[in-house]
Amino acid sequence: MNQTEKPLYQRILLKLSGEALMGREPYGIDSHVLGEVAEQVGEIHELGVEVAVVIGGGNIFRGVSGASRGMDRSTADYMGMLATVMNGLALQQALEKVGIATRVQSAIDMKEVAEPYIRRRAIRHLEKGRVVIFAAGTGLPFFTTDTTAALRAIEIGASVLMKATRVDGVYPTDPEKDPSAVKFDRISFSEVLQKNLGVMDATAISLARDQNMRIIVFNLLKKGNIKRVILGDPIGTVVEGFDHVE
Ligand SMILES: Nc1ncnc2c1ncn2[C@@H]1O[C@H](COP(=O)(O)OP(=O)(O)OP(=O)(O)O)[C@@H](O)[C@H]1O
Ligand SMILES: O=c1ccn([C@@H]2O[C@H](COP(=O)(O)O)[C@@H](O)[C@H]2O)c(=O)[nH]1
Repeated sequence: MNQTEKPLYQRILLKLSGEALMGREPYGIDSHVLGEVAEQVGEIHELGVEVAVVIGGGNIFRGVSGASRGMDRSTADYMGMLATVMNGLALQQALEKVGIATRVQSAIDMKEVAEPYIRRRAIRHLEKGRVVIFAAGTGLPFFTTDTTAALRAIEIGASVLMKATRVDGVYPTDPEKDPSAVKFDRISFSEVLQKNLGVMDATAISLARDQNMRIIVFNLLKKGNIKRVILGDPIGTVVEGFDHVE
């Protein structure tokens, strides 16, 4: 480890967008992107950062789209949660290929493929230097993996929730639809809620606000970005509770 590289955060919850893992593929996982993500995680693991990951499922299945095609919403959501397990297992393989010890913990019991989610056990794995991948979301329909990420970050006592996605941060409008939108460097939880910004769902933001869990939204697809956030480079958008401070 380079002695001058001092991580700003000791334990983090990294939310990986399922959609970002598609890379140039129309669906599923681009193995090249997955390999690069594993390398990025390796870079911060080397700095001694304890890393827990929540992975989305949007590259495979989302409950709302199933429901819009006439499926029962709860069933569709369970399918979405199972999609996150597939992504979790793929990420586990990619991390182990670069020599990182991992454990997958699932919020839905499936003991043949993953440990059950047990908070204290997850913390113990982190202390031992294993990357813990939380799969199957909260285990409950009508939620998202962003909400799972906020919840798990709080439960394990992470110092920050790092939302790694396909865009550079939080914008006044969706930058994928409005390329002229200018990114916020910093924004409060309340403003994200008031302006109804679509980068994360309101449940996730409210939970983070209630527990004062700082969120950093940044682009996963730019090499080295995870490490840059850890070292305190001012990239992305910081979402935090400064409403009453300024
Ligand atoms: N105001 C906004 N600022 C930034 N991004 C926004 C905004 N509104 C909508 N978005 C969209 O939100 C997306 C970020 O969410 P992301 O892809 O990580 O979603 P997710 O639902 O968590 O993903 P997945 O389900 O694939 O894990 C971006 O791709 C962006 O297009
Ligand atoms: O707690 C949860 C988490 C997720 N789901 C379902 O899974 C899909 C995929 O998750 P994303 O956050 O969209 O990546 C989601 O659309 C839900 O259908 C869930 O029900 N509960």
